[in-house]
Amino acid sequence: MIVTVTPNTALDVTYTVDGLRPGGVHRAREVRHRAGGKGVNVARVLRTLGADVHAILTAGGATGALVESDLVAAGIPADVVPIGGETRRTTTVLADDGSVTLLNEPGPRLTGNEWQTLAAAVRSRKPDVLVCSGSLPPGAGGYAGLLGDAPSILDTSGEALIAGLAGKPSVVKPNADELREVTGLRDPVAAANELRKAGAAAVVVSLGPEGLLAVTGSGTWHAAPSTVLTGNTTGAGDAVVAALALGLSRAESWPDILRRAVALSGAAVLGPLAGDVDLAHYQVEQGLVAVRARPDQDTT
Ligand SMILES: O=P(O)(O)OC[C@@]1(O)O[C@H](CO)[C@@H](O)[C@@H]1O
Repeated sequence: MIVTVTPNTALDVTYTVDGLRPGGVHRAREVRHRAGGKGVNVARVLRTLGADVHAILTAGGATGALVESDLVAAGIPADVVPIGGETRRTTTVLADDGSVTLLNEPGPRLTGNEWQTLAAAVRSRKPDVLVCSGSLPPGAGGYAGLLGDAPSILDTSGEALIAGLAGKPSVVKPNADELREVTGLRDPVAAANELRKAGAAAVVVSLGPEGLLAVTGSGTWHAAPSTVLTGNTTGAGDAVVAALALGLSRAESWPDILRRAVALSGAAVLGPLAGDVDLAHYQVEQGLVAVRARPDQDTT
């Protein structure tokens, strides 16, 4: 079973507007609400693909109740850790010029007991692959304490990413900006190798429309999509993580994992909300993704 962990659950609120102007008044044409947070999105994608997945998340207050009922409606099996605080909301604004703007709340403070309950839930599920995703709310313990012996993927940023490397994740998946921020290095291969030296077995970097770069113990690859897509990019990284989790659970080769990941990422851009994937695109694109070994690999 693939288990996803979302310590900082969110109710994702997605607005569609004609245009976005700082300081302006905006009348939304459409507003949609959905259970979110990165691990929840990963679980939703895996569920759509028919994988054996279980989500573990926190939820509190009226917003937490909305998240829980949305998960039930979507048929996503979950352990929900009740918390005293109110689950956060994150806001995505889709504008007609194609821009995607996010406003993410920090999330409610977790108590020590709440964090321990979350950690106990992770242990008792005995995952075949563990996915730890998203920001940590105030008061949370580190991801390193959740990562065990099972293959694992860590998708977070900043301090949470650096501290999580102590748990020796199988894969970390920063985007290019997050990678530069934590290493101070502009070259993504050099930066990825820094994270490998600090504890990650492999690093998969999202390069946006340019695809994915994977720096692993068995080689370095670049995987490029066949075409650049426009749409809702929120959740595209979570679709990549879903593909990585599936690949690890099936012990697939890196080129196969990357083909699936790039195709699923594009399928997520075409989906209306984070966690949605366009399965028709996914199936066709898998055969079109170009995966090339990079000669400048450094597997030390
Ligand atoms: O604040 P975090 O935890 O980094 O990201 C949260 C978030 O923006 O990420 C998902 C998209 O990847 C959304 O569903 C969610 O609300």
